[in-house]
Amino acid sequence: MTNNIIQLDDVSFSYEQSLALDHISLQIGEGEFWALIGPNGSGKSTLLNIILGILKPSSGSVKLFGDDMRSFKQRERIGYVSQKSNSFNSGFPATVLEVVRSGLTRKVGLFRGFTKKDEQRAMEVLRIVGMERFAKQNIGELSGGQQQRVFIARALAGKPDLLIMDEPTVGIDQQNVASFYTMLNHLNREHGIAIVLVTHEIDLVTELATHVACLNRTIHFHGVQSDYKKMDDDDISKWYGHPVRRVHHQMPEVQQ
Ligand SMILES: Nc1ncnc2c1ncn2[C@@H]1O[C@H](COP(=O)(O)OP(=O)(O)OP(=O)(O)O)[C@@H](O)[C@H]1O
Repeated sequence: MTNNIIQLDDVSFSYEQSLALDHISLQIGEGEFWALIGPNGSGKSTLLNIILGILKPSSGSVKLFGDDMRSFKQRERIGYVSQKSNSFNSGFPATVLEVVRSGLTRKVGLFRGFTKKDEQRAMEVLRIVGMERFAKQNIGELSGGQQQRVFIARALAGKPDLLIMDEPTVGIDQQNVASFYTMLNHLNREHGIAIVLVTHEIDLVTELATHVACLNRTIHFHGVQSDYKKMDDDDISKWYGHPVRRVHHQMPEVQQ
């Protein structure tokens, strides 16, 4: 049996008078790859913010790696890549290597210099995301998709067990989205890193995710990918709020 690394029990959350999450219960196990899908305004980012401890639930409980959220101290076990990471302009004065190394500050502290070992770790994670050859280049000179890979490397630098991403493929073209997801699949399967990914790409990511959660203020479905695929498009459309037709995608070079 896998251990739960995220456990939400009966979590609700309101922004002042407006209920954004309504009695959410969800368990995410180690090494699982979850796609969290739902229409605009369905509470996906709010749910991530609850998991990240940025927002406190109005009611219910959150456990991370078995510890109650309120006493959870192992922040380095969670890597986070936000929606807007990949928007540096070309003049931004930092190299790819510097950006990735800055992901180690939580471990090394702000005022200790970086060691050779830190640099090796940064190069190692750049290799994992296929960006090693860009190490000396300025971050702003890279495409949105390349920048996003660098930010994933940054999130991986501290060796997290869980990677949380909020729509990481916004602004990346379709061809590169497929190879981006293939890279995530590799991270999940070969490196055992659990992934929780918010996305609007209801077809593509569910080819790779091991589990899917469908959210629209409350959870309408959560379970393994094969059960999600068996669901009727009409049933998905009902909770999504508009017609949904899923298309099967053949992913490039998916590791089995
Ligand atoms: N800071 C805030 N103050 C008040 N209401 C908010 C705030 N942030 C989000 N909301 C509301 O909470 C609900 C859920 O928003 P949330 O951003 O979590 O949805 P989402 O599924 O991530 O949306 P999207 O797919 O558009 O990014 C929406 O109705 C939104 O308007």
